[in-house]
Amino acid sequence: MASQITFIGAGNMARAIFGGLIESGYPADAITATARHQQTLDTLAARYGINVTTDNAGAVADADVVILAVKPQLMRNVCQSLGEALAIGRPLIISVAAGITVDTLADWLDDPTLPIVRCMPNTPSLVGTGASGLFAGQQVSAEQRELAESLMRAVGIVEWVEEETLLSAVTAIAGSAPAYFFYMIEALEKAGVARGLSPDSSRRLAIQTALGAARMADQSEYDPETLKQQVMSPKGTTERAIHCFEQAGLERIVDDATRACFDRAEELARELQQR
Ligand SMILES: NC(=O)C1=CN([C@@H]2O[C@H](COP(=O)(O)OP(=O)(O)OC[C@H]3O[C@@H](n4cnc5c(N)ncnc54)[C@H](O)[C@@H]3O)[C@@H](O)[C@H]2O)C=CC1
Ligand SMILES: O=C(O)[C@@H]1CCC=N1
Repeated sequence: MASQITFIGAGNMARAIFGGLIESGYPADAITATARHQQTLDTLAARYGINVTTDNAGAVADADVVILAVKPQLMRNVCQSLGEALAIGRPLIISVAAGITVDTLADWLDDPTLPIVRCMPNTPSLVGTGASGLFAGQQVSAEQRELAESLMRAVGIVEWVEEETLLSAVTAIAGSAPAYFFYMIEALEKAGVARGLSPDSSRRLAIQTALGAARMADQSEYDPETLKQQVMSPKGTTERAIHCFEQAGLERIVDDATRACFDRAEELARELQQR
């Protein structure tokens, strides 16, 4: 029988995970989601066929897995209101919040013995191509590790990290990174329009090219650098474009942006712990 999963918070990330799970064949009636507003929940129940409630404590009572998916700034209050209910069923707790450490979560839940996995997922989980980092707290059993992994593997690839701070690195190159690629698609679309294409046509070409490049990088026997070289004819058009990116310092920009993302994840942890 499928594990009963409760999502506390039914926003962008929770929807991407339960939407992806349902798409992969996970039974919708084994999934419960909570939110503050009944109207949001009614829409989700109609669309996905999941169970919904505004009662967080009630929703975790019979759960095998509880996925904490509220904003980091709201997590302390949510944890403090769930502590007692979690102590009864002792489900596996998976937090997807950026930054907040296992120790901080255990502190807020007021129980150092609860099994907590931290997960840094990303929104392409919705279409089965997510990329998640997982870190297991000390109370997590081997079966619970497998359970967390199998849930996230149903919506994409999974990488375990053995040092918790590496989840901030996962945030920088996967959790936040779909936005970087959307940004690139946005920029390509605008550039296509500037070169005379219609907005629709430019968007279709940019999206399909991103999809094609990602699929090739995934499936090809060659590494990304070789695939790049295969597009770059000597003295041809691509060489000029890549030269332009290099002159503008694209690699340094990517390094700076991912460092800023990493630092923010670490900063969030400190900020929220101190409050
Ligand atoms: N959006 C993303 O791409 C990613 C988000 N995350 C993490 O996921 C978490 C959620 O982020 P998003 O889904 O983007 O935010 P969101 O704002 O879209 O969703 C949060 C949901 O929590 C609900 N909520 C707030 N207080 C609540 C309460 N007391 N009880 C029940 N529900 C409550 C809100 O109504 C909202 O629907 C964050 O901690 C974030 O760090 C992690 C990886 C990627
Ligand atoms: O921007 C954020 O804080 C969240 C965490 C990773 C992606 N979105």
